This record gives sequence, structure tokens and C-alpha cells, in this order.
Amino acid sequence: MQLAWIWCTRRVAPRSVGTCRRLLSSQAHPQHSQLSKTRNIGIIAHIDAGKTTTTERMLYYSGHTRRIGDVDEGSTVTDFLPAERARGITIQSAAITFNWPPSDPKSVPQDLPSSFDTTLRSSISHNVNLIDTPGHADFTFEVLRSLRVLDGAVCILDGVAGVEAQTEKVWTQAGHYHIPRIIFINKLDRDGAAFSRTVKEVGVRLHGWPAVCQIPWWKGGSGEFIGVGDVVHLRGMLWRGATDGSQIQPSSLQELEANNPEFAEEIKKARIALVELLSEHDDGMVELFLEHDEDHLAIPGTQIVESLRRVVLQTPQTVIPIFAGASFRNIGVQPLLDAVVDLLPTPLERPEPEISLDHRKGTLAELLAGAASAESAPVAKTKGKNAKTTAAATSGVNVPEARNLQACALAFKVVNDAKRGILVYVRVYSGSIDRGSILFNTNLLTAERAPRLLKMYANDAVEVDSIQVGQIGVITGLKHARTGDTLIVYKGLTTRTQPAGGLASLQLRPIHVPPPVFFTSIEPNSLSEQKHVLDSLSILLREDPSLQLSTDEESGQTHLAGMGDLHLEIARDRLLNDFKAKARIGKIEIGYRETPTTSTTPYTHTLDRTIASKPAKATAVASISPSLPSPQQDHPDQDPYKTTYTSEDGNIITITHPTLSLASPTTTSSHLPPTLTLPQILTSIHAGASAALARGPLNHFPLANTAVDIHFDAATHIHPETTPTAISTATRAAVAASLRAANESSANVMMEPVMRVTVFVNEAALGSVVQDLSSARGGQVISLDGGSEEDDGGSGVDDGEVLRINPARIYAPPDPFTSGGAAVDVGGGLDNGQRQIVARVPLKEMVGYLNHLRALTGGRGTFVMGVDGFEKMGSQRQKEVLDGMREFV
Ligand SMILES: Nc1nc2c(ncn2[C@@H]2O[C@H](COP(=O)(O)OP(=O)(O)OP(=O)(O)O)[C@@H](O)[C@H]2O)c(=O)[nH]1
Repeated sequence: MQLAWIWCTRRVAPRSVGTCRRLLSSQAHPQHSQLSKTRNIGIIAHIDAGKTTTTERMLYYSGHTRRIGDVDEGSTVTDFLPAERARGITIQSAAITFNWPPSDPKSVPQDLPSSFDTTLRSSISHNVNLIDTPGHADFTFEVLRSLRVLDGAVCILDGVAGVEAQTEKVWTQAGHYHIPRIIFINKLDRDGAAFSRTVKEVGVRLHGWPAVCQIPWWKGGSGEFIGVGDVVHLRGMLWRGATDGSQIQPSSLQELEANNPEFAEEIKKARIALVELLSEHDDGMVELFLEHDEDHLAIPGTQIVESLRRVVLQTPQTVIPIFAGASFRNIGVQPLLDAVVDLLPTPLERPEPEISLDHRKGTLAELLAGAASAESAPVAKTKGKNAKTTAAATSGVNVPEARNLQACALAFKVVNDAKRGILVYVRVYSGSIDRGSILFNTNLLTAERAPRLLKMYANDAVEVDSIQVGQIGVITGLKHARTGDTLIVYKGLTTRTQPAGGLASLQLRPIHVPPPVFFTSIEPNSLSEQKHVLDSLSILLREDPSLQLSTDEESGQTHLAGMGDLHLEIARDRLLNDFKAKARIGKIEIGYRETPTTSTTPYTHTLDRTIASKPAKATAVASISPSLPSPQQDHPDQDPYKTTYTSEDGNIITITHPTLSLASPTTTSSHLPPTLTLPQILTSIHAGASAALARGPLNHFPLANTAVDIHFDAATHIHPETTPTAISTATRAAVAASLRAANESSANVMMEPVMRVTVFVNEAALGSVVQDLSSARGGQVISLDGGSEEDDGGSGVDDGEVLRINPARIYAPPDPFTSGGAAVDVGGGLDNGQRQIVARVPLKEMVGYLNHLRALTGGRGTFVMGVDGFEKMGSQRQKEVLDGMREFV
């Protein structure tokens, strides 16, 4: 029998056991019903693994596009920036909504059943919000930003290259956010594809037990890749009949036994291994196994799916479902979509988002529960029966004003769309954003109206009246919101007021932007071009907060700093080509820092001048000193009269505000005019000090490892003309003067970025790579961490950090072919000759390293790196670096 969609054939399976199941009642609240049919998922992987190719198929099969886009022809939907299409890589993550399985828009949406014992979730249409993320290391921050809003992820691996360095990095980051993940091994049509080796690498390098749910089907056992063996539902799936992959021919196990006995045998072996693995991690599967007379093959596929779902949702996730395919050949994508719906969580099944409020930390639920309990029963503050209330009351984010909170959302991505203008992608975490709502931006402390709301469906945008909790949508027409900003809707808010109770400082899942290590200078071609250049830059910065802009007031030059050379190259291309800005862009250079070697005494600066035609006056007192080189996160101060900000550069800004207490930040102090609040003052001081730290007196590099102490006495430093701008300008002047004074008394020294580099090489190249890193590049090898040290006797013990797995205990079907030189020793464990070197190396020595590594390793070596910190340079190295800089292309 030939069917257009195989999933149509398996609506119902025989009801079997009565084990306790998690019920997702469709009779509950309508919003609950909608959320239980929503998946917010991301696709993560190494560059070129096939994310965009797979996404294009997802959109096609779900009925949102009429033809399949091709990365190589530059006709994809998700890679929509010209720079992305030209390079064939994804830079900006795109968020797109579609339905899976596809639904007829005219039909009445179906409710989910009350139990999934006999019905699969994927038999009912779900709303999938898909976020495609970039794979290149320079865009890791973009990946991190996307990860925050995901409820689950599909990790795509290249079946020839296996688990690559960048995959490991993003996988680990997703693990930190506790995001449930499944794996799709792609490109199985390519010569040298090695499914088995890749499965074992998943175990060893991604530290989880691979649950093989599909095995590849090669024609005649070793020919062309034609389909998959479905281990869960015990059948074969053959893609044939239509070139677009829309027709799948299923074969039952009995049919396979008659026509393809070896393949049938392997599916059975895989099923036994899957049931055994699930039994080790899920008590429900043990029960099922016993109820089916210990027959691995007798357990219905629907029950296996439920068990897989339970283990995927465990924290930490130790079992990783594996699927197989070749997106480019249109094989495997529909069952992968079924797995997304069947195995990945709904927004209701995710932990509550973390928030910070006036430097205190908690969860959004605690804030809302605290407000609700304060309203209904003020006595609930004492430890009572209701654990939630108690948690809320003691969490530190308990403010009664939160009862006025109508919505809370994260702007996780801003895109400048040629047709529609600025699009702000949001994930709503509580309440709903309605068209026309006033949104208060807690990062910028400004309010603006949301004029239009959209849902993005591939190339189409559909206007909607509201974006509900748990959903992803787009707001257009916002003038200020940037990527990463928290937006709240608050009862009674106008565009001129601020929410009370400290809610103006509410931040959802704040993340730290790593320090930029490359920069370039930008000079408009003429004065008349200046405005357009600056406007374009400000849009780029709204889109991507990992770009930083600073202006050298003396030279008038603007500096744009970023995470990597590709990051800045793309920014440059976008500025010149997309925004048509007319500017000279300098060479992309390493972002050195400078640091003071001595301390200063407090310096007082009083600003008294006209700003924007209004008198402005403020006083600031600052001193500086060298700080310890340990980048840390902002932390709450015990002292309510003191506020500390730390940066990734190791800068520490400490503000003492003796007459103003953080314990009651919004209570108007007798020293404060009604227009100023303590949070506004702190934000202005922080902005002023940060601006001064952006340009050092020695060589105009930003400062690192610098402690700034600011004394702010409201009694004497506030004047009738004091505004937030005046405070920040006065602070900037006081800090800059202190920095100059320190440099004059004892010269600053330069610092260079040092990277933590993880290199994967074959055993044979280990010696030469280590030698190159430590001698030629001046690096320091920290560890050699090869495959052999992983073995713990096969028990898979969690050593507190990662799960070490013996690959000999992992089931994987035999590979008919192995890729060049990467043999798998299935008996003794994974030994594909891969070794891992971890080293600290100055960034300057890592420029162009990939080509060099490829030459040393016969093309097989890969590496990832991240900033480890900044280190002081000797005077000779400092001179060499300065001599080679400041040259325009
Ligand atoms: N043979 C084969 N090639 C594939 C397959 N999937 C993707 N490719 C090719 O692999 C290359 C990279 O594919 P993309 O889809 O752009 O990969 P990506 O992961 O989105 O890459 P980035 O956006 O750069 O991170 C393209 O040339 C694709 O045509 C596959 O299943 N088989």
C-alpha cells in the first residue's frame, strides 16, 4: 500500500496496560488546551550539518511553502539575509510558525485525548514555533539567546562528520538550560556516512545514552540510502514514488521478514536494545515489559513513545532519542516532525523562567504567586501549608504590585525586515500582549505602544489580536525594543509612567554578553552621510547586542566591536550592502584592553551646562584602582546603600549612595526630586562610568580589570537641574579624569584576549598540534583528554559534571561503510583515534588557525574556542602589536 503520509495510518494502536499516565486534559482551560498543542523548538548543530536544508523540508511538508528551498541556490526561507544567502550559512536565527501535522484551516481544531495510551500526539495538528539557529562559533551568542526561549531542541548531526566541536558546545549550553533534545543524524546519503560511529560518538561526546529509534535502510544492505527502519513501530519506511519525498511506503515487520530478512532482524535487535535502555531509566517501561511477558517486541509503539517522552523530559536528560535521514534527499523529515510533537515538551511542561527584580532572584511564578497571596490572604506570609505561597513569600521577589502585571515577555530577536520594518520577536511568559498594549521596557526604562502583532508563517505574516502566554510572535512598529529586552504590560501604565513596586527592574532570564574581542572603525564618507550611518548602526545594535559601539570623542571615530572576525565581517556587509551606508570601514582588529597599575584619590566633577536646550547640573565623585582579574556576574549587595556592577572584562563599578536605600528604592527620598528614582540614578551612573571605561588614556583601548568607586550623596550631588543625562555625563567626566590621573602617575599596561581552545585531532597528529600550540603560538596546554580516559567500566556513572559512557554498551546497527580513517572498534569502545586538547592561547595567535590545523591533521581536525580572559602583555609584545595596527583597508 502506498500512502501520501504514513502518519495517517497509525492513529490507533491496541490499548494495553493501565499504568499511570500523565494526563493532558483537553477539557481544561482553553489556553491550557492550546498550550498543550504548542511546541517552541530550535534546531541546533555544527555549521553545515543541514539545519537550513531540514527546516526547508519541514516548511514544505507542513504546507507552508509550495517548493523546497535550496541552500546552494540561495532560495531558502529561513536564511533570508542577503549575506546569509550569499554565504550559504545561517547568521540570524529565524522564528517561523507552522502546523504539524498540517491542518486544514477550515476544519475545527481537534482536542487532544485525555490519555496517550493508544493515540499519538502527532496524530493531531500542533502549532510548532521553530527557531533556526546559526552554527558558526562567532554566532554562539545568537544561539544562546535563542536557547532561552526554547522548550525543546532537535540537534542535527552530519552523518559523515559525526559529533563536531561546535555541536558539543551548543549541546552543553542547551543542557545548562535543561532543554530536552532529540538527535537527527543527517546526510546518510553521502559517501562515508557512518551512522553507528555517530551514535557512539553521541554517547561518548554528548554524554547521554543514545536511544536508537530508527536505523538506516541501505538498498541491498550496502547500497543507496533509501529509507529507515522504524524501531518504535516495528516497520520499514521507504521513500519512493515522489521526488519531493512526500510519499512514504510502509512495510510491516512480517513483510520485511519475507523480503529483507537481515534488515528485519536488525530492527528487532534495535527494538530489544531500545526496550532494555528505556527499562533502565523509566519504571513505566519495566512495568510494560513485565505485562507483555518480557517480550520486547510485544510492547505497542505508542507505549514506547510515551516512555521515550518521559525519559526525554527527565532532568538531567540522560537518554537521547536518535533519528536518521538525509534531508537533501527528502528522507526522514516527516517522522522527525512526528518526534518533535510526540517527544518534546509543551510550554506547560517547562520550568518557570528565572527573573531578577532589584538585584533579587526568583521565578516569575514566585512573583505572581506572591502577589496573588498578598491580595487574597496577607497572613500567608508566614510558613504555611501552601508550599508555593511560602516559596513566594520567601523568594525575595514578592511584591504586591505584581498583581497589576498583565503580561511579561522577552524580546529575543529584533530583525530589520526590508518590507515590514523592524520586527521584534517575543516569547510571552505570562498573560497576553494585546494589540495596542503599552509595553514597558525594563532594560531601557521606557514605555511604547505595540501597534501591530503578527505570527510569522514562512514567507507570510498574519496579523493577530494578541500573543498569548507560551507563544512566540512578532511586534511591529516598536521604536526602542532591542534583542534581549524584557517587556511588561502593567495595569494603569501610560507611556509616561513607570510600574511601581520595583517592577521597572524586572528582568527575564538575564544573560551575560561575553566581552567582544574584535573591533573595527567606521567613518562616514561625508558629514551628510553621518546620520544614515549612525541610524543603520543603531538598528544593527538593536538586532544584535553582542555588537558594541563606542565613539572616540577626540578622533570622532566610531568603533564597532564583536565576537569574531566573521561576526564583524557580516556587520560590515550588512551596513554597506543592506543599509547602503556610505562609510569607510577599517581593518578588523583584535580588541586589546588596557588596565591601570595604580590607584587614584577621589575626583569631583560638577557638570553645569545646557543639554538639549535645557539647563543640566549634576555632581559626581569617582576614584579608580586595579581590580582582580576575575570576571563575575552582578551580585546582590548585602548593604542596601551600595550597588555593585561587574563586567565580563573584569571591571567592577561600585556605587555608594549613603542617603538612598535599595531596601525601598522607589520610596521618594527627601533628597530626590519627584522625577528621579534610585534605579534611574544607578542606571545613569552605570552608563556614565561604562562610557568612560570604553576608552583608556594610554592607547584608547577599553579598560579591563579596573575598579571604579563612585560616591553619590543625594544631599549634595543632586541639584534642581539634575536629570539622568546630567548624572551620566558628570560621572563619565569624573571617571575619565581619574583614569587619566592614574595613567599619568604610572602608565597603564595593555592586555590581550586569551582564548580557551578545545581542539579535536586524530591520534597521529596529536604531537604536532600540541607542539604548534605550545611553542609556535605561545599557548599553554591545560589537558589532553582523549577517548581512552572515558572508560569507567561501563556503568555510566555521573561524576558530578558529565555522564561517562562506555561505547561498548551502546547499541548501534553495523555500518556498511566507514569514513576515511575513522574506524570504529565496537568491541573495545570508541576508538576513532580522536583526541582532545584543551589549551589557553592568545587570540592573536589563533587568527587563521583553522587552515593551519587542517594542514596539520590532513583536514580532520576541528576546534572551538571562547574567551578565557585578558592577560597583561610584556612591553616588547605591546610594542609589536601597536606597530602593526591602525591601518585602513
Ligand atoms: N548530501 C547531502 N547534503 C546535504 C544534506 N543536508 C544538507 N546538505 C548540504 O549541506 C550543506 C549545508 O547545508 P545547510 O542546510 O546550509 O546547513 P546548515 O546547518 O544550515 O549550515 P549553517 O547555516 O551554515 O549553520 C548544503 O550544501 C546542503 O545542500 C543531506 O542530507 N545530504
